[in-house]
Amino acid sequence: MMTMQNPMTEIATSKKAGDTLLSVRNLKKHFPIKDGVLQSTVGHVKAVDDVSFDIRRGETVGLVGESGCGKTTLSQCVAGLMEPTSGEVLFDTGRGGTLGPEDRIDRMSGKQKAKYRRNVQMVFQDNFASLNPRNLVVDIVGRPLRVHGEASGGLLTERVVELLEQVGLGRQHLYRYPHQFSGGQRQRISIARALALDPDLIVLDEPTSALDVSVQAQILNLLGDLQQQRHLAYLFVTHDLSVVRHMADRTVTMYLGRVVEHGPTETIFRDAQHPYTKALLAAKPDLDDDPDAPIATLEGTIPDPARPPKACRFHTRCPVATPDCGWEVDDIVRLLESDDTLFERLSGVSRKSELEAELAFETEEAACKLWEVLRSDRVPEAMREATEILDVKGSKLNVRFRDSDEIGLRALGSGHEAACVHAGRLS
Ligand SMILES: Nc1ncnc2c1ncn2[C@@H]1O[C@H](COP(=O)(O)OP(=O)(O)OP(=O)(O)O)[C@@H](O)[C@H]1O
Repeated sequence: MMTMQNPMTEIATSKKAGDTLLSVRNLKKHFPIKDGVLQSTVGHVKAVDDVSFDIRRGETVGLVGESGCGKTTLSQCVAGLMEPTSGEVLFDTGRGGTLGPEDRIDRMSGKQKAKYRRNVQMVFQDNFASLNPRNLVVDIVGRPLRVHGEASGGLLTERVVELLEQVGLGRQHLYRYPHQFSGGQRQRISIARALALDPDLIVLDEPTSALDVSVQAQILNLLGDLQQQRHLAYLFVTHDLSVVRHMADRTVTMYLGRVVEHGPTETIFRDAQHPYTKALLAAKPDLDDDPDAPIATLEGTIPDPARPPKACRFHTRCPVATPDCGWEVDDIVRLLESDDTLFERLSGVSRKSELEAELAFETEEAACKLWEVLRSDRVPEAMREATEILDVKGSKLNVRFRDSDEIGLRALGSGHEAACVHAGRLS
């Protein structure tokens, strides 16, 4: 006998807490670099480069990393504000079942796409830029309701009042302009607008970074309360680890366009396995469980995302790098770029591959000088060990590095993964 399923039960069962709401798979966003009169493409900034992670219903995922690591680009791709270069963003619009190709946001039917747009909202750090200064609060918060034909006239005003009350504001604020509010109040207005269509996911891009500490705490508490009441999921983008620890169920660490570690927030804070995550935590020693833990220092600046380092992208700054972490010709070029005298005398680099090259200098002396530098403690020991052949012929120096494999995320149990040769061995 055929059993009929109640469509409401079907929707309810397709929206269980903990179910995957959004899935990012192998996402890349590369921005072309244009040059010359003809503005031809001379390279690409690899802002997001093969990133995968999930967000479950009702949970907060914290996305952390230094400025420029790709957090904003990734969150804009998730929110549908930017087209990825490749890869997939899947979103559960209540179709039922596990996420599949039909749930790709770039392949959704018109109706499904409209549901996705309603269900994913964004709150930005700069609320001055995101709130139209010429609009009254009633228009700003009511706009999504009007655009989606949800309410008009007196009903719309009452819905806006309800939303304002949910974020700690009220009817008295309806007919004021954004500049008449403090930064914290403006963020409450942005949150009320994001709530208007009753979304499942809000992408919060540094929502408290511009606020005073006491106001930050109020906004974080508000976001926590709203999450409980409405069963919201958050993608919380921030460079502030104390915020992540307070808010996130799971934490994703990004470095130069890649995820280097992710896992339950408590595990990440207690037992980070990637040296980059450890360095970020050490930069905030007050957050570390063990106040006596050594503070890792990071050398150098973030490399150019247009030519990220090979294998582990962090190897050029890593305090525990090994010869197998991806040393290559570009590491010598970076070294030369940081030494004016040597760099001035470099006349050319002919590469046989990313691992082998001949460096030509103007003088034999300059070639010998580089040879000495490469043998000295001015380069990391791991890089010295990774150099297989090194000879000087006149003003030319030949180098070759040992090859190393791509270092992907390694499973460490209980949803914890880290992309490091030491993962599972670092304490
Ligand atoms: N439209 C664009 N065109 C070219 N490059 C871009 C563009 N947007 C971002 N980038 C570059 O992509 C990289 C990642 O930028 P993104 O803003 O995503 O990083 P972020 O981690 O959010 O940093 P921040 O916290 O400073 O915003 C940076 O090198 C940035 O310069």
